[in-house]
Amino acid sequence: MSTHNPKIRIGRINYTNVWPIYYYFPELIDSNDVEIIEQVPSSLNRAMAAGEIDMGPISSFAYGQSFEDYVLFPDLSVSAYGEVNSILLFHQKPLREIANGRIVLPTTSASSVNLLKIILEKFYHGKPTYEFAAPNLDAMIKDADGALLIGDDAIKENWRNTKYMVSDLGQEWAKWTGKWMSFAVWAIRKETIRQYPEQVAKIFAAFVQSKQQAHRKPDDMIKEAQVKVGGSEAYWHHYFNTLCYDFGPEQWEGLQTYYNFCFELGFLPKAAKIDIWSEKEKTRVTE
Ligand SMILES: C=C(O[C@@H]1C=C(C(=O)O)C=C[C@H]1O)C(=O)O
Repeated sequence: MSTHNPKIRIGRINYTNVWPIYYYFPELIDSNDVEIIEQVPSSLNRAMAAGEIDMGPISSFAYGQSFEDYVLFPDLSVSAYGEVNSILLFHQKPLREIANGRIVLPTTSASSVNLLKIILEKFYHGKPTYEFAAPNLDAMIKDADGALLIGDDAIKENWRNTKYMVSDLGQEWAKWTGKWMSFAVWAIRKETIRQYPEQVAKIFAAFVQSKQQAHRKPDDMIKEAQVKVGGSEAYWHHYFNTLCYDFGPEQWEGLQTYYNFCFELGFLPKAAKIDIWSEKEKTRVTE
């Protein structure tokens, strides 16, 4: 690599859901080339929009808000067809009975917040009131009908929960649409592709390789998840195998449906277009 290039600033979601994509990444890339910035999704969304990071996972909703400035890596996402296990609405009564109720949303999320709005407003024909709060279930649900949690917050509360009904938003989405849902996508600022096309290609290759290696050799990663978060070996096997880290035509179709609903319901000013990076496109963007 050229020593004149600055480090590419790469985001990392601070939830276990992204581990397969990062677990072997440090072994596959020169640490002088990259800097990893770990935050909750909503903070990464903001940092990407402000140009404080160059690439990395963001909420798919945040891509919808700034799609003209970003391109998405293929083959990398946090997606699910049905069950997710970490995007959970905890509620006091069945969904159809709370569709006009009071819902508390986590400040950490963007994709799931709008997914829940689609589910309650479009599919259950409700019009709830929404409030935002830090991700703490007891405090959130105290005076509300439902509270949404994502990532490790959702996983841990689900383990403890004995009181509330739980709906997995991935399952709800698949039930009503029959489609995939992508919660996080790997965005690159167009400016970064223009300035550092070679490094971008190298980073992409390392992420894809890390993902493949984690799929083949998940045991160390799973042991680490047990130590850091808790849970059994079987839980994490199931969790990582249920999530899908690919991003191809089936996931694009599901995500486009989500963007179309977001536009229709007024959550996005435009229905975002999914623009996929490729080695060839490098020329187009660099022109
Ligand atoms: C699958 C998940 O998806 C996450 C949900 C996000 C959102 O709602 O904005 C953003 C990034 C994803 O990592 C999860 O939280 O576990």
